[in-house]
Amino acid sequence: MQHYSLTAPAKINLHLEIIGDRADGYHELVMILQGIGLEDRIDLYAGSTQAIHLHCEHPDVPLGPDNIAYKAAQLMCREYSQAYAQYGGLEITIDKKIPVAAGLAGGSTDAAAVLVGINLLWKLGLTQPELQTLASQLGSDIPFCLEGGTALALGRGEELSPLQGLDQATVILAKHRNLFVSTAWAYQSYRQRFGESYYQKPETIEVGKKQAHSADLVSAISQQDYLKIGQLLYNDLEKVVFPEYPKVEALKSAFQEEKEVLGAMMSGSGPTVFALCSATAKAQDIIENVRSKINDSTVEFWTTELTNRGIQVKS
Ligand SMILES: C[C@](O)(CO)[C@H](O)COP(=O)(O)OP(=O)(O)OC[C@H]1O[C@@H](n2ccc(N)nc2=O)[C@H](O)[C@@H]1O
Ligand SMILES: Nc1ncnc2c1ncn2[C@@H]1O[C@H](COP(=O)(O)OP(=O)(O)OP(=O)(O)O)[C@@H](O)[C@H]1O
Repeated sequence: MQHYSLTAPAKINLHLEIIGDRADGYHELVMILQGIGLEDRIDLYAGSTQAIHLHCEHPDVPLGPDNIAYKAAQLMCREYSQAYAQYGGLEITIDKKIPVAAGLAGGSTDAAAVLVGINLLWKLGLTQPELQTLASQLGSDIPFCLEGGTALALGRGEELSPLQGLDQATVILAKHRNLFVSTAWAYQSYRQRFGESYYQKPETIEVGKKQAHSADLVSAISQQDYLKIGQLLYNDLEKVVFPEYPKVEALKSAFQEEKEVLGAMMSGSGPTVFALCSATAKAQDIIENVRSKINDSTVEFWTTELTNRGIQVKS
């Protein structure tokens, strides 16, 4: 049976700024997205039946059409129905290592890997821009997940400009085990509370075609100045998630007190908090200090690194 095995990295948001609402109900964003070393593994087989089957042992991951990776496979079957008929159905296995509903684009990166894998499995020869068009129909984070690395993302998050890659830093992730934040809720709450100030933000500097104050961070990235990058981390969604979930803010503060932490921030719509540290930092010591300060046994930690790797085909 034809088979491809791929790895799919998670992302963090070094910058997430909401600059307006859009006619399609989404929000106009200026983001800087960054791939990290924590990865899911996706196995894809051309099956013998005319159906899509998805397997995953993680209890919080849906196995049917609610799974975004399943939706990616459905889209490919619709768009390339001849190849689908020729190669038969699809067996998809997800080995889930990325925390679920955590603001780390876990589902989005699985979906990106499925697009890449089916392109190979069915020998479609789709180019990266063609895959990008499919990805942006499925979700706002999926185009970035297809590319990986470091990128400025505008529009809904799908208008990407690559930035100089960052791979010389350790990242510690921390998340309360039973805490999940809905992305739709976070954006909706932001609109209700801050919508009127969208176009009145101070310190605006031109970035590409849009106005935003991420320019200093873009320049720190081009200079590979990790100290400055740590100081310039920014996320508008903290303004709605922190008041609702104060323990997420407490986690961020605990990291910020650590001498070896360059900066700490909530990723995406949360609730994961990440701490950026130098590549030589003693991550385990930082984790132990934070663990004892917050004294909450439901907090889980992961240590990883910034990476330029996107979706990779392993076999
Ligand atoms: C929070 C982030 O992860 C940061 O990278 C993304 O902005 C969200 O990316 P995503 O989960 O791929 O988002 P989608 O699946 O496209 O949308 C989920 C929900 O988030 C809201 N949403 C998302 C992106 C955007 N630019 N504006 C929005 O308002 C919408 O309510 C949408 O219903
Ligand atoms: N392949 C998948 N992996 C994980 N969750 C999935 C997947 N497909 C669908 N889901 C569902 O989507 C919800 C969001 O999960 P996901 O891990 O993608 O969130 P996220 O990391 O916050 O996403 P983002 O950062 O893109 O907003 C979960 O509650 C889960 O039930």
